[in-house]
Amino acid sequence: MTVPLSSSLSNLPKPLQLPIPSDVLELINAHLTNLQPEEILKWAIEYLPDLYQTTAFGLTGLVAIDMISKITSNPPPLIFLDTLYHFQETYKLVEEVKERYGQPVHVFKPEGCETVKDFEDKYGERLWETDEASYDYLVKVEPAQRAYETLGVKSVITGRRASQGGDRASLKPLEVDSTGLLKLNPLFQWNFAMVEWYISEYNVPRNKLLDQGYRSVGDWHSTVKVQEGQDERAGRWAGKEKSECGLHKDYFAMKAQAKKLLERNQSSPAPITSEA
Ligand SMILES: Nc1ncnc2c1ncn2[C@@H]1O[C@H](COP(=O)(O)OS(=O)(=O)O)[C@@H](OP(=O)(O)O)[C@H]1O
Repeated sequence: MTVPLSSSLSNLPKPLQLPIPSDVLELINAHLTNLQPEEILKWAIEYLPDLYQTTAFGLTGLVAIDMISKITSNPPPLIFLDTLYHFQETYKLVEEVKERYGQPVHVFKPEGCETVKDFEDKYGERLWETDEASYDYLVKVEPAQRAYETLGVKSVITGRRASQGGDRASLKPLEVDSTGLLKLNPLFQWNFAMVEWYISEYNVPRNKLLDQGYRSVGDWHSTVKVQEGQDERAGRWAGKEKSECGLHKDYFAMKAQAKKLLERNQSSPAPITSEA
């Protein structure tokens, strides 16, 4: 792109051309930081090329879906990575959202697997315990990359917030990941209470598990309820160092980490039950 730093943002091409030079990205982020989420979303719909929303139908993503429905009648399609290990309540919520908002939901599962049995025949049972990094790669990282390549995605809206802490503490509104994908985080400045308020104020569909003490919901095997006063993400991988599923980490590093398992699996189709 040939836009010099001194140009006003209104001179940027629509859609933006990739790659975005780092000084222009900085300028965009300085601009977006002063906007409300609805305004960030409006800007994104105007400027971001081949825009989709990737969502696990967490509260933040649901807020974005609802806000977008009030901005445009042509919302970015949704991408849902079906790990095969979501709670039934999550699968029900996907159907509810489809019915209420109507945009297409592109579902991507682990490669070559339609069911848990398919996955466990290939990789063994409880892979998340025996080889966590490969599990993350197989159920989230690889399917996401496949989704982006298959659909021609260049930009995605995510439901991450800085108040979720960990790697997200210094989250910016717009990021470029290791593959060049643009990631927009429209609610990066909101906290859990604000998101909860929006969901109840506008009667947005939500995961029924939230009524049972869950706050952040991932796979059933790595999600537990949280106690009053505990951090919103305390129920994800409880008792472990881990705080991310790998989806927002460096794609190439995640792939390299999973390589050993993938190679071993290709040379021997027998189920893997423990990490050598
Ligand atoms: N399964 C799946 N499919 C599609 N997109 C997904 C998935 N898991 C995570 N995400 C994206 O990451 C956002 C944050 O999710 P989480 O806080 O649950 O954390 S984590 O990514 O699982 O570590 C999440 O925000 P929400 O839209 O609020 O769910 C999504 O943008």
